[in-house]
Amino acid sequence: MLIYGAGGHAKIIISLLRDAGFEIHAIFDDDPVGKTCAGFSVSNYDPGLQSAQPLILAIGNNMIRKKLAAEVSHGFANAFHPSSLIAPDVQFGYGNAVLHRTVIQTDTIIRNHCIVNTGALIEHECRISDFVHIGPGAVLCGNVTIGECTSIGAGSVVVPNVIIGKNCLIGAGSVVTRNIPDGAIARGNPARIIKQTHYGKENMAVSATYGRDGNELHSTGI
Ligand SMILES: CC(=O)SCCNC(=O)CCNC(=O)[C@H](O)C(C)(C)COP(=O)(O)OP(=O)(O)OC[C@H]1O[C@@H](n2cnc3c(N)ncnc32)[C@H](O)[C@@H]1OP(=O)(O)O
Repeated sequence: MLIYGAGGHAKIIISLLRDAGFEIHAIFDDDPVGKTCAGFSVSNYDPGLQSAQPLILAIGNNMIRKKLAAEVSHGFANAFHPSSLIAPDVQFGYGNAVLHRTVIQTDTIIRNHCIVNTGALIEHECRISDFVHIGPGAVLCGNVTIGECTSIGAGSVVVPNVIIGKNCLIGAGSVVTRNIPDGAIARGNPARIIKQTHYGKENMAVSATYGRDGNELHSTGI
């Protein structure tokens, strides 16, 4: 298995892969000089290196995962921690990381390059689009839909049947009781929209803010 990213989230992915019995062949980063990650040396991405090995984007920032997914030529793998409990009919795309002690219930669909972070609970019939991050300990109740590149903050609860749009950021500890439109930043109990963003540059800034406040999970220099 190959890893792209050498920050805090990459350390968690390495722990997951070791627990799941995978061998780690290389760790890539856009700024590798002098870096090590969990005891491994870090190098620039090399499309020709171990080209048959699958790669996982170990970067917490959704926008950066999306950008890199379009650039990387290796195939992508899903990574599941052995302690995760996943109903047999849950459908996954590729490039997803399902971390320690997560629960994903029946008839849920998780598309590509999502992170289901430590201890998150995704209930029945949820629909999770590409590049989503479900934060540590977050709870999605039944039949919740999450749009592309949205982040659900740590410990948040989304009540049943709610639809959260694309490129949204839900603050840590929020309770989302109503649908949230694309590009909104919402927080609190009940969650209220505190900022409505547009796509593009502004949303990249929001994404960077999220990284700063939550956890600096990437180190790709963007
Ligand atoms: C492994 C991992 O760590 S994964 C990382 C997961 N990351 C997260 O869950 C973090 C999600 N991000 C947040 O919750 C952020 O705090 C945000 C996006 C909601 C707000 O960010 P900012 O706009 O930068 O807020 P800022 O820090 O300037 O605080 C502004 C005010 O909002 C309050 N506030 C910030 N976050 C929250 C929150 N989640 N819920 C309620 N109030 C909040 C602050 O206390 C502050 O209040 P004050 O003006 O009365 O002092």
